[in-house]
Amino acid sequence: MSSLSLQRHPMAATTRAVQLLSAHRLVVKIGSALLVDEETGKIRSAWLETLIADIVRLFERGQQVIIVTSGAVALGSGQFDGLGRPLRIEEKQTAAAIGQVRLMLAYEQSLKRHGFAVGQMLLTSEDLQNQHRRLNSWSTLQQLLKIGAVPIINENDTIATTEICFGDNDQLAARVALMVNADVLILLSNVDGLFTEDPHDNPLARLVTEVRCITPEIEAMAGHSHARHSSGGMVTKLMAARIAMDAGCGMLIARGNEAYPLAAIENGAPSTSFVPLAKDRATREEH
Ligand SMILES: Nc1ncnc2c1ncn2[C@@H]1O[C@H](COP(=O)(O)OP(=O)(O)O)[C@@H](O)[C@H]1O
Ligand SMILES: N[C@@H](CCC(=O)OP(=O)(O)O)C(=O)O
Repeated sequence: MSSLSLQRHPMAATTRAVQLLSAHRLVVKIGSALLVDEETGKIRSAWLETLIADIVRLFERGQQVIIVTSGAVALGSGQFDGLGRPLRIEEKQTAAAIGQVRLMLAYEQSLKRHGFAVGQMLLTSEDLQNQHRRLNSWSTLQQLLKIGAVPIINENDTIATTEICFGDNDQLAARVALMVNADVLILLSNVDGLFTEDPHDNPLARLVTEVRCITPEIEAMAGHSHARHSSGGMVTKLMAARIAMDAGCGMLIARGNEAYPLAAIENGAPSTSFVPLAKDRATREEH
């Protein structure tokens, strides 16, 4: 059987809808480009309201959603306007320190309107690879879910460095999905999914609807990001997919720009599905 599928057929969309509807625990990662208007550097609050409405709907039907969000650097980088060059790492970290406050305020205000509290967790990939720190994080996260608060995770940008993958919330989200034993990881981005080439470079590129194995052919499709404040492009999304698939967790990449992005998936919007290696959930790491 081929490791990838390029055809679009109604069954694929139905399978994704079922995957989302039947998941008990979901990790949803939101990229900077969705949250922050590149022109103004401000939160896209009208869009955020629709995402939160989607998430609240999932909680109300008994599902658990853990949010992994980017956007801190984009929201804080206005402090460095006028430099005329890309920000250095310590400037990005400073921007993140300022932007993280704005980011959480926006989530808090929106979720509060629906009666939900928010719990902020700032983590690094390194934290999640260390058993002791991972167990502490998992314990906090479980408590948040238990009391009905929505866990919102971002990378701890002010302490992360290039060596520990500064600016890679895709892989962080995959490690969070493992930690919480998620049924599905959804990466909401500004494209429908993985294309045969970057669709911004080649409008004729075709959407890959399903990936069963990350082969060199698949890896060769993935390019970097063009967006000002996004970081990894498809390269880090494939790294995340590898982590998730190996652990038996399904992953979707879908477009999130439009209103109600999770409802769109349920209604059959296009996406790329990364099929996990068949693994009994019981064999996945239990905490
Ligand atoms: N093969 C590909 N298929 C789809 N997008 C690609 C591909 N290669 C590179 N990209 C780029 O990856 C971008 C999405 O990644 P990124 O900008 O990091 O978003 P996010 O902020 O959601 O993490 C797309 O906008 C696109 O320009
Ligand atoms: N932690 C950073 C985001 C890094 C990142 O992975 O960005 P993105 O490629 O937009 O998901 C921030 O909050 O700005």
